[in-house]
Amino acid sequence: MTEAAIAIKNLSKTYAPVGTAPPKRALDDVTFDVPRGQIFGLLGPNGAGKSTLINILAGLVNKTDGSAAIWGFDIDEHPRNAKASIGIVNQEILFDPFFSPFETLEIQAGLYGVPKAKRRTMELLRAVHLDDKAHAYARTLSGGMKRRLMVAKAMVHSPPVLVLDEPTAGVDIELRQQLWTYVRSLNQAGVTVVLTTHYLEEAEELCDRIAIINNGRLIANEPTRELVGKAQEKIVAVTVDRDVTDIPANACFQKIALKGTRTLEITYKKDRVNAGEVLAAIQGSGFGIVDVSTKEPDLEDVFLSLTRAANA
Ligand SMILES: Nc1ncnc2c1ncn2[C@@H]1O[C@H](COP(=O)(O)OP(=O)(O)OP(=O)(O)O)[C@@H](O)[C@H]1O
Repeated sequence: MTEAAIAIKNLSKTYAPVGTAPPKRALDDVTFDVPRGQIFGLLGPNGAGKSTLINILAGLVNKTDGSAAIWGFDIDEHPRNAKASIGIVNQEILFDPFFSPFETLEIQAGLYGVPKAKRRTMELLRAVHLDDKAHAYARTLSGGMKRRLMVAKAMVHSPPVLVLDEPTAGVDIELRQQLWTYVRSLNQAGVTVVLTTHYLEEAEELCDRIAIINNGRLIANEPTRELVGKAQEKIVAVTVDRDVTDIPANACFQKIALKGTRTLEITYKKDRVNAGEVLAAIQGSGFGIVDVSTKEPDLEDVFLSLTRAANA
């Protein structure tokens, strides 16, 4: 079996009490693997523990319990090799505003001990569309440019694993697309990518596999398609041939709501009934059907139902 890109086992973190606040169990016995070669989504509501997990991998936060290995290197036993195997783009934008993007990458390469002959500074700047800004002060870059510079900075030592913590927060749609195109090309070139994002649509589109953390606990870890396939509720919107004064009821409807005067929005459980039965029930109530549209469940539906169930 190929070794995982990242192997996390029984990982826990309890933050010490701050002032009068009690200790915080930010990660609670989390175990999962990130397979090599994948784009892996680490999702969860605010405060779920994603950044804590990433910061443990980065060596910025000390775990309380459990173990983590990056590219086969345990972070305690082989911290240098583990660190050399991962590039991390944090939520905060961190670099010296007086250095140019070119200098920023050169300094970072120096920190990682990348010999001059092996540096890829201009290649990286071209990849993130910053080659024309190579010698401008970093402080003159726009927010989106700074974020792309952070990605290039994380890649100077050519790590096999790249972790992106909310890389597109506050980045406009076009730049987001450019960033994802670059991330995809890195992945195609063999880099394993782990990303956290609040844009579930992007996660659904990009990620091969998704893990969901809620309140420090792992509540899902599956291939994206299987996870989305778990959504049991479907919605069908039916426009009928006259104004609805009495909303029809039927055992096969999970929920029914009137939108406007003639459109009924029916939620049903796809494992119990099918759309044909729902439509027959509407016709059975004496309505003619003028138009029908259905909405496929997406990652957002699954995410909400899983996190709600975990919180219940
Ligand atoms: N240094 C710290 N001391 C005490 N508690 C902390 C510390 N850092 C984080 N926490 C708490 O640990 C929990 C997990 O935080 P974390 O930042 O890992 O969540 P997150 O999933 O990354 O959230 P977000 O999506 O908002 O970035 C939160 O309740 C947070 O308040």
